[in-house]
Amino acid sequence: MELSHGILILDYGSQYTLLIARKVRELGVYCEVWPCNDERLNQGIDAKGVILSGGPASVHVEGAPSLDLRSGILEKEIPVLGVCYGMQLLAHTLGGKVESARVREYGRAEIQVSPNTIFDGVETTTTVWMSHGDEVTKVPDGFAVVAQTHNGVVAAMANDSRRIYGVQFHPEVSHSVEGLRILSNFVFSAAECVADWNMHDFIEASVDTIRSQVGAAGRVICGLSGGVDSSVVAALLHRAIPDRLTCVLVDNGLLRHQEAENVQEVFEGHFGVDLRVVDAKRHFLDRLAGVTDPEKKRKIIGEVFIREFEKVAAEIEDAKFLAQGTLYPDVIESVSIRGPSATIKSHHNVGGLPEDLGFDLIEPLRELFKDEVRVLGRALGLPPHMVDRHPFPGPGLAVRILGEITEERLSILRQSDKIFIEALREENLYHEIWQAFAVLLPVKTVGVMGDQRTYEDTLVLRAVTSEDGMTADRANLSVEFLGRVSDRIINSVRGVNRVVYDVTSKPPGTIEWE
Ligand SMILES: Nc1ncnc2c1ncn2[C@@H]1O[C@H](COP(=O)(O)OP(=O)(O)OP(=O)(O)O)[C@@H](O)[C@H]1O
Ligand SMILES: O=c1[nH]c(=O)c2[nH+]cn([C@@H]3O[C@H](COP(=O)(O)O)[C@@H](O)[C@H]3O)c2[nH]1
Ligand SMILES: NC(=O)CC[C@H](N)C(=O)O
Ligand SMILES: [Mg+2]
Repeated sequence: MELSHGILILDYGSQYTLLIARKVRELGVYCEVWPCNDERLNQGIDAKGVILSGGPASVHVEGAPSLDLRSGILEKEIPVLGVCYGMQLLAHTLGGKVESARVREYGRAEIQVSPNTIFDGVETTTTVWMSHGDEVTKVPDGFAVVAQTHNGVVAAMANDSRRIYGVQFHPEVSHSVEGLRILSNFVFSAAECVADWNMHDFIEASVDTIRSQVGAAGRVICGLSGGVDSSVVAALLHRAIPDRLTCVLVDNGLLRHQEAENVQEVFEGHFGVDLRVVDAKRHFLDRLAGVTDPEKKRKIIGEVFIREFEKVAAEIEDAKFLAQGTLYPDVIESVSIRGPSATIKSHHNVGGLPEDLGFDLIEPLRELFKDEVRVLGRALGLPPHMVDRHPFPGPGLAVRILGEITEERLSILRQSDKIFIEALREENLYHEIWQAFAVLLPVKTVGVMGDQRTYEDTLVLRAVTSEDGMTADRANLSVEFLGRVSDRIINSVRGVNRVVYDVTSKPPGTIEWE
């Protein structure tokens, strides 16, 4: 599939840029994301439409990224949609005015829209998501204000004859109620794209990329956890280079009950992949002994994983590639990539990688979100039990035991987690929830059991709903259900005498506790 049939997204550093891409793909249209100053812009743009993303800068501050006019973007009459910073940039470049807003707007806002191509089918009043501190105070000549907030801020502008549009809000986030419709109007009505892209195209493109990256003789080590992402990566590699793939499951001692055994059985038994299971329990637990800081734990785990992969690679000629199931949320939370964004936590497979990484990385899912990976997994023919599993992080139980990690605490958490997940399955709740697990706190409380005083640890149950892990909400499990799980855990797991339920959403919390 080529860009000449699709949408080019220029990235000005927004947290949400890849969400725009994801929504365009959801509409069945091919798209690419380029940094806003990509050298390829020199050669002009060959796309059906261009979307300018948001970004943290202010257009009137010196050094703020500008609209790259070498691309001929404005002369070529390509339809353009500017989002937030993108709209401000269009206004600024075309002779309008952008100023610091009197009132900054973050989060939910109601806007009034006027009839226009991009608002086709949208109610006159609609809820959108805002995140800005500047505003367009004068739209350029030839433009009409086509949406406003109740205090008169320009929420959208349009020049229908040139097919140039700007929206101050973020249509790409799911909280903007008609966001997908607005993007769809731009993509199909303004840019005249055809919905002819699907995950099968993604599979073909990835297979080609993998083959050219690996070359004719290279061999690949694939970190396989049995989770959704690495299973999908393994399946893609299996298509691309079936005889030059070795999957490695590292038993880091931080896995759940019987996890390594189950993964081994599924992959060796049913898929016939070359799988090596490495017993690295001691290596991980020794390095983690006495460590309590979450970021330190994550960095240690990231490094030890790589050392284990290196040991396997040393036995295989030409194994200089490491494939991982890294997704976009792992990346955006760990490091600042295209634009300036904050480090929330170092995901072991991105921010936790050691500096002296002796591999070239193969990460075909790096720009995708979890639910897209599930669609991809189904397209690759992976069975539902694999594709619909809850995610389980690489650092495993280490980031769910707050404080020091010991064999004893691992055992307590493993037993408790097993009871919780089994109960969710028994009561048909597992698939209504995006991710569920238990967390062990280093907090002792007083209890009474069989007339005896107890003084033991607290266990947290966490269950969230989410679409892509970027935002999440507590799952509304009934108190009765939670009570049953609590009884079972306290009655059968030695060392826990109190169970609590975490009701924090993300943001402000994160899904994991560390
Ligand atoms: N125990 C492990 N052994 C080998 N590789 C691992 C292990 N745990 C994680 N990885 C690697 O790190 C990557 C990121 O882990 P992550 O948990 O995000 O993905 P996953 O386990 O494949 O899927 P899921 O999100 O469903 O758990 C994996 O895709 C895999 O390549
Ligand atoms: O492979 C991984 N390595 C990591 O270091 C890591 N940290 C968090 N997660 C998973 O990512 C999703 C979002 O988690 P947070 O809200 O806690 O950041 C949730 O699904 C988490 O389980 C990780 N996965
Ligand atoms: N989210 C954005 O794109 C913000 C744009 C600009 N920095 C503002 O605050 O208005
Ligand atoms: Mg995992």
